[in-house]
Amino acid sequence: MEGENKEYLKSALEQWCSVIEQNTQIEPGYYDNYKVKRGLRNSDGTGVLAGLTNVGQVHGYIMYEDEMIPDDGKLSYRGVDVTDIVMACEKENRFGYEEVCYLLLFGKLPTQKELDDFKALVGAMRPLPFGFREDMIMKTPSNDIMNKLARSVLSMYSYDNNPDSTDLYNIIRQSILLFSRVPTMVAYAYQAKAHYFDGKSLYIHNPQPELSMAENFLYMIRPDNQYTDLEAKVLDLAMILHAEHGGGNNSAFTTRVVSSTGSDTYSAIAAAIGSLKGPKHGGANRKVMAMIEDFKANVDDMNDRDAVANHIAKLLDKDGFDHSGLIYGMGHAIYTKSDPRTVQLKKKAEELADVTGNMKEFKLYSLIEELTPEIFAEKKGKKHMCANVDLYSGFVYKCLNIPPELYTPMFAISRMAGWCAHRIEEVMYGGRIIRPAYKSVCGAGDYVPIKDRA
Ligand SMILES: CC(=O)SCCNC(=O)CCNC(=O)[C@H](O)C(C)(C)COP(=O)(O)OP(=O)(O)OC[C@H]1O[C@@H](n2cnc3c(N)ncnc32)[C@H](O)[C@@H]1OP(=O)(O)O
Ligand SMILES: O=C([O-])CC(=O)C(=O)O
Repeated sequence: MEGENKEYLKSALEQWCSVIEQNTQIEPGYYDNYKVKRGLRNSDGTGVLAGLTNVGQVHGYIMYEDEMIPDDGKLSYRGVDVTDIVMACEKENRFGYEEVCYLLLFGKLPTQKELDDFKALVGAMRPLPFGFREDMIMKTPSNDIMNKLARSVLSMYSYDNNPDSTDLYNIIRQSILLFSRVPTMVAYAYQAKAHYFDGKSLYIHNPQPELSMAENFLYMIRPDNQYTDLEAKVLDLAMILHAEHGGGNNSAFTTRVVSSTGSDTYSAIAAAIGSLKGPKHGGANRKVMAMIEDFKANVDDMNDRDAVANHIAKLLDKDGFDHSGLIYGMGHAIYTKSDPRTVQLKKKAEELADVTGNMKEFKLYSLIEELTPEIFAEKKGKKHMCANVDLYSGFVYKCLNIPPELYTPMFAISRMAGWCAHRIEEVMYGGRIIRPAYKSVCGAGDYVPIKDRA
């Protein structure tokens, strides 16, 4: 902001902070008194039932006689277990993300012909409309690619001849445009950031229609367009695993909240991108990497159990790193014993660590995964806590030489499929504007004439 370092502005802001703190408090005890379901969570930690979905299923526990029994995590897309999809792609040595997009969007697995036609269509639509790259990305670059992506998605509205219609035909058309063009936008936003903020040379590569999503993305972000088949297959695996996570995760729910008002596709998806950016959601993958650097800087031997345990304890006490008290990459709203995506990514992370000489760092991640639940239980009481998808994803990207500023955007590219499927479902079957209640605790106040105010 112009003049934001001026002393008078700083002191006004500090004063306004204390005015807010004095005048807007909510008594913490009220939450219990009024039985508020904070974070839309029931008292046992399960989520408040807010809707029905056919898109994805996330399983982390069994309810038995009103008790939550921890269970191994399972994730399915339209009823198909994601682990089966991953294993099939691995066995047949092929890419799977486009197949997953088709499954999520249309509700069925494609035949070979349907898949080939879908891939050809998505590939052909990758280039951005004339002038979009220059006007919407290069002229207004951002140091944060999620921010640039949200703005780019909103800008798609101005390039659309029929942006507001919520009929199925129109939303599918817009969804396909998003699948095709969001990776292109992210690649250009990254190149603009690298050039304008980091002083690197500017590389603008045209998207390649015949490549898979994963290959095309690596092609577009690398100066020399080069990538190995292993790199592209690992990226494809990560994209499959990040494609969808039920209706209640914060970004899918955000998509549904905005969609329930009758608003347009670009508004709903830009809002979801803003949600995913947060460090308690998709932004955790980048935070994990920063947290790992903090471990390396403060722990003499990163594979020494006691030293790592001490540092975890310090971070849980809000003593160090970002003082949030969180161990990023750990904990989940549904999973208790395991996150099935982490199981897959961890296997890949170990393989990559071996070939890239990063085994010592991989062991640090494993120690954090193993020790955090015990230390958390000692400090705060027993809680089922496992590593979530964000613990190993950044490490996998690091081994693929993908820079940290692209970790959360990679998540957004992958999750586009889930968000679009949830938007379609909300518009077709949701039926009502999403509008929960807030109990007002502000009490009554008199309007005091300005001359009589203290
Ligand atoms: C793709 C994804 O979004 S996966 C999640 C990525 N996010 C992270 O990795 C950030 C770290 N993890 C977390 O913040 C949480 O575990 C979440 C947001 C993922 C789930 O949150 P919730 O469901 O609210 O947590 P839950 O109810 O299980 O936790 C209750 C308590 O445990 C604490 N807790 C949960 N996870 C952690 C953690 N990783 N580190 C420290 N404390 C934690 C909560 O802060 C809360 O404490 P409080 O009662 O003192 O306020
Ligand atoms: O389900 C959640 O709350 C968060 C999550 O793991 C995801 O969206 O992938």
